[in-house]
Amino acid sequence: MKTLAATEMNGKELSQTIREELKSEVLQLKENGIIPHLTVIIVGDDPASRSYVRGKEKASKETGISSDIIELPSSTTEKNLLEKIEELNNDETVHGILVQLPLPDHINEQEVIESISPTKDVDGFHPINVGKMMTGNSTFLPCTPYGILTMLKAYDVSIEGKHAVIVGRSNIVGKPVGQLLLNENATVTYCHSRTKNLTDFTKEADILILAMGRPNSIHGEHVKDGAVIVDVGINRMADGSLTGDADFPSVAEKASHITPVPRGVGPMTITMLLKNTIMATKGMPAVGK
Ligand SMILES: Nc1nc(=O)c2c([nH]1)NC[C@@H]1CN(c3ccc(C(=O)N[C@@H](CCC(=O)O)C(=O)O)cc3)C=[N+]21
Repeated sequence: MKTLAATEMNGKELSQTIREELKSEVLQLKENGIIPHLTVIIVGDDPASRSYVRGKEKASKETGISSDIIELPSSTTEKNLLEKIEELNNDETVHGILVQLPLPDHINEQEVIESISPTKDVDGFHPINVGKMMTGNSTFLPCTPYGILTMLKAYDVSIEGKHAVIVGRSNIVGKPVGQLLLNENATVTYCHSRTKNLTDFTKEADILILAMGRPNSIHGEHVKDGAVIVDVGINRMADGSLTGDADFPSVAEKASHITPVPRGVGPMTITMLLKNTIMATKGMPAVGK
């Protein structure tokens, strides 16, 4: 039997360690009479979205963060949603606001993101916070990219000078994770659905970030020996199981490090949301500074 060459980067375990630290930060805040509070808004009844939102609520509770979920019907108008957000922006007891994406087609997602106060934008999606991230200034970092960076650092993966190849260019994962790796002095290549000869690029990656949402599509023969593989794909299969964008067994034989799905990037995303919520409670970062 072949042994697994790669170190598995276990986001679930690492999350437990970080969440213990966050718990004590929350306790300190509570000793000073401050209760961190996250409000999550979900529009419509997509089962996957509902399940993610429940995960966020459970994790908040376990960390001592108070949270509530505002459930709006899919028929909610954009105006209605914007009014709700305005209320939360003005509510001093609410420190973090997260609007679960995707939103129904009749609602302009960008308008909604821009209506959230940048000081409560724990997703890090507001253009002010995106801009600060781009210029390398301190801000709320988007949770999935921040989780990936935290995981790489925890497992002592060196980033400086490495060739990071990102497959997928969404605003919430691909683009920002490339930017964060660039900020850490990686050389970054973005690939996407129009990239020609994709595997010519994946084979060159020292750090390969898979965020295209195509189950088991990258195989061992498509990656370099010793590469670090971060699998952001969360693909629900017909039998109900979750699988990543990498064909785990064949990729793990060549990689030096790899994240599993589930228990890899997913739990880290939630952990960073908790961290951002605590940061929002502490009143950092100052906007415009
Ligand atoms: N405004 C907004 N912010 C988000 O951060 C956001 C969003 N919208 N929309 C949807 C995506 C998806 N997402 C996940 C978070 C955790 C897991 C996670 O914990 N997954 C577990 C498995 C969970 C299961 O079994 O279903 C794991 O990978 O081990 C997955 C997916 C956050 N998102």
